[in-house]
Amino acid sequence: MTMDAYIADLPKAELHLHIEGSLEPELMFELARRNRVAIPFDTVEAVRAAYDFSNLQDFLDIYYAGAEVLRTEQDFQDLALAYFRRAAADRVRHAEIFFDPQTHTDRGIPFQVVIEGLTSGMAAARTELDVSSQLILCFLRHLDEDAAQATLSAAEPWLDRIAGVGLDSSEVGHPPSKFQRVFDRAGAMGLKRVAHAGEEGPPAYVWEALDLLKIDRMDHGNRSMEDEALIQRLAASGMTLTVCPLSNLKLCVVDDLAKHPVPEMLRRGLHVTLNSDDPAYFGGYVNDNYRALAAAVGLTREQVTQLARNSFEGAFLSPGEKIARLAEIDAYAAR
Ligand SMILES: Nc1ncnc2[nH]cnc12
Ligand SMILES: [Zn+2]
Repeated sequence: MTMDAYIADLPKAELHLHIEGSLEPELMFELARRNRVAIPFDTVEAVRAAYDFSNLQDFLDIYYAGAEVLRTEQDFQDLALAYFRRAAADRVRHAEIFFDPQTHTDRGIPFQVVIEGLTSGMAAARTELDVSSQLILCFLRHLDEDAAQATLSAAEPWLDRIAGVGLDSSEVGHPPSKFQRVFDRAGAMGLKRVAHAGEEGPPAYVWEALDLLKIDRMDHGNRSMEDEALIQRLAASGMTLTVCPLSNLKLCVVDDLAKHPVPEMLRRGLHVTLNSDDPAYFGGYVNDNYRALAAAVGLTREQVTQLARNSFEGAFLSPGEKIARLAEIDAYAAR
């Protein structure tokens, strides 16, 4: 069996996926028509041609503009279900999806509309596709601490539908320390904590995410590899890293996939997982990330299997659910 064929049906979890980043141009046009929202493009091809980024901020500007078409509960449900259908085709068995409530509430869409729509899509994924999922509420780090606190308060009536909080958007200039108090509060509410760190920001931001935000999992973490003590800390603590190879390439975090840090991370004993981040914008879903990285750096079948195992080990699943999903991998690898 070829590596691509092996990856295609390998059971896996996706742990770093921004649901707004799964908005394909076709659905963007459909929602624009349905909601009578003007978009600054004439064709789906023109949208895709605009997805040429030289850094994170370049991408974020166009990504927040794209989210303008999302207005109703039905829109959020359609968005989520479209992602889960595509993920199920990549043999994703479980997904932990980020959403950015401030992107929507700041333009007048009630928190309730967003969460009801997304959780309807998640319920349909469970019954129609046998894909389980959880929701992670991300604070936009370019906004201030008070706005994050208000967002956490808005989420309080729906805490039973939210597994954790995260931190995303423009990293440099917005260190984790800015959000220490709101992460403390989220922890006291029983929520898991994750944060984007070391995507563009320095290793000092990764230390802050660990020591000040007390994260349970780290998103990206690429620049941790510049700091030997940090590598040792991450390895010794068994921290899961949700790494996104095609995102890193599109946002110029790496200039060549062949130089991606995943092989070195694995060699150093880090618990790496592969994920798509914003698949509609970066040209690939999770299996595209596995395939592209495997081809570029020459991953072995054992390494690919390890990456999939790490995705279930690092998920916010119960021990019983992890055992069941890991057994699916073992059965698949032994065929
Ligand atoms: N890769 C990323 N980094 C930071 N914020 C994001 N929001 C969506 N994708 C992101
Ligand atoms: Zn991300």
